Amino acid sequence: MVEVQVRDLGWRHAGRREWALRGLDLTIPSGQRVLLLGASGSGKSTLLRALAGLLAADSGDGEGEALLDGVPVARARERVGIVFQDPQTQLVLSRCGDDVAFGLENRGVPPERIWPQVARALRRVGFPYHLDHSTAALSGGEQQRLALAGALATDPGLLLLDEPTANLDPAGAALVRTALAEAVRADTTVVLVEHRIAAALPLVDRVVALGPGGGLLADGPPETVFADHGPALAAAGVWVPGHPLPRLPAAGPAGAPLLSAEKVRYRRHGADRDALPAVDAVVREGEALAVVGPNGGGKSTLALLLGGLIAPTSGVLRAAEDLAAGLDGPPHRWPATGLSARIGSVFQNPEHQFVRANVRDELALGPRLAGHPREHVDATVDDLLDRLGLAALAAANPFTLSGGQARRLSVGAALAAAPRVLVLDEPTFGQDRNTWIALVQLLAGLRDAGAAIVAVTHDDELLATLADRVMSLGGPPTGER
Ligand SMILES: Nc1ncnc2c1ncn2[C@@H]1O[C@H](COP(=O)(O)OP(=O)(O)OP(=O)(O)O)[C@@H](O)[C@H]1O
Ligand SMILES: Nc1ncnc2c1ncn2[C@@H]1O[C@H](COP(=O)(O)OP(=O)(O)OP(=O)(O)O)[C@@H](O)[C@H]1O
Repeated sequence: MVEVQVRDLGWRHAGRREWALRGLDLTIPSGQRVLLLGASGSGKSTLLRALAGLLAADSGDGEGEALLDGVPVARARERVGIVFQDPQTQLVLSRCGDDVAFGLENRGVPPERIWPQVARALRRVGFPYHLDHSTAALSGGEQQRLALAGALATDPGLLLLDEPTANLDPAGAALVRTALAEAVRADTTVVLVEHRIAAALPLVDRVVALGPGGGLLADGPPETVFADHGPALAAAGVWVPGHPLPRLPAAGPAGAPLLSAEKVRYRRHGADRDALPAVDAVVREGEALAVVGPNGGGKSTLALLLGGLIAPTSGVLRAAEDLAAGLDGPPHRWPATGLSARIGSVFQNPEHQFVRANVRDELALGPRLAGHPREHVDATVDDLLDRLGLAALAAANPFTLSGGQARRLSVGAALAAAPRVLVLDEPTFGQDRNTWIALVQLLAGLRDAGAAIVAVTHDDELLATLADRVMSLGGPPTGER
């Protein structure tokens, strides 16, 4: 039971000229379920952090107030459960069970009630491992399930979910929806951020959309908000139901193989099972290959192998002679500059690959290292800033970007050096409709110019729009608990 009151709320992150939120007024009655929409960078995550009392005074300028049942949020934090857009940032303890128990211990729940509640929360999200399993040994989707279990376990009065299904396989996404529909108490107030709204709409009573400038663009029941504000929402980048995506021209026939994996298998040192069981894969010129499958199935591991970033435990990965062009051995033996000029990689977690202090330098790094002339580097970077909607953020620190902005930067940085192979782990994560279209058109253009694209994805629209071939990896381990 929590009523949320937001009064004239404003927030400007330190180092930014623009306000992420400004003049926001919003009352959410106790038990209401709100779907929070808005373009990438419109302030959705900032608002969730404000409601969780997590915007520290020294990290920006604030205006107005946010109250939970009349109490300033900073004094009501124990009533809030939050799942961040990047769940890795909220897993704090080394064992999965302890991590879920942490919030209960903080709230003074008696020990005899803690472990049954932990076990129930883990079951609700379909978590496949034992309580002792290491939090450092989880795939992205497994991390997301664990973070959600941590939030559900405390039975919060206000539940804040930032794209909780974006990294989940369809079974995991369905479990989350069931948890919202059935397992969360009827009087729990919920604010849910999702870009893909079709599956979320039946779960919510109200839709609130943030607009440019940090205020409200639309607010109302799901049945009327799209009818009343459809064109304005679509123009702002919201995925409005029934607005078809532009069709891409059909791809030409695939060309010669650039990478061939034969029975590549990967097992971490000391692990008792393979992260990737032996698989064959061929990556061809002018073709977009999508890699799909359940959480923990080995997709990110395959991406790291194809990207030459780890060596297979057994099996071989061969590069075509003209791709290797003067470099010896398999890709994981190539020097870093030679590798990134030939095979560009985007990790599941974009922060893991940022190495420069601002967005412009991050985009310029690859083409500079590849020895491209300065004018060419500048022109490439300007074009990417523009196409990826990052021009206004050219001087920003990559680590301060919103989830969707960071994802676009990581894709831009990987393709700036014009590699012939691009291996992308969840390239469309966190994108609004407009930025999604820009990103997919950019990738399709590269594919049509002869590049090979490998995309690990849970995004059905990406499969339907870009994939020329689909590779499905098997299931994660089950039955450990
Ligand atoms: N720590 C930070 N420091 C500086 N600026 C920030 C910080 N966090 C977010 N911003 C900026 O504030 C704005 C709003 O970001 P926020 O993460 O709230 O957007 P969002 O709507 O959740 O976006 P997305 O859909 O891409 O995740 C963006 O322009 C972002 O770059
Ligand atoms: N750092 C790690 N240490 C140990 N095991 C790991 C690590 N990262 C992943 N794993 C395990 O390796 C297996 C494959 O993980 P991977 O990340 O490749 O799966 P995925 O198909 O990409 O999953 P998701 O869809 O959830 O991102 C999983 O069982 C996972 O738990």
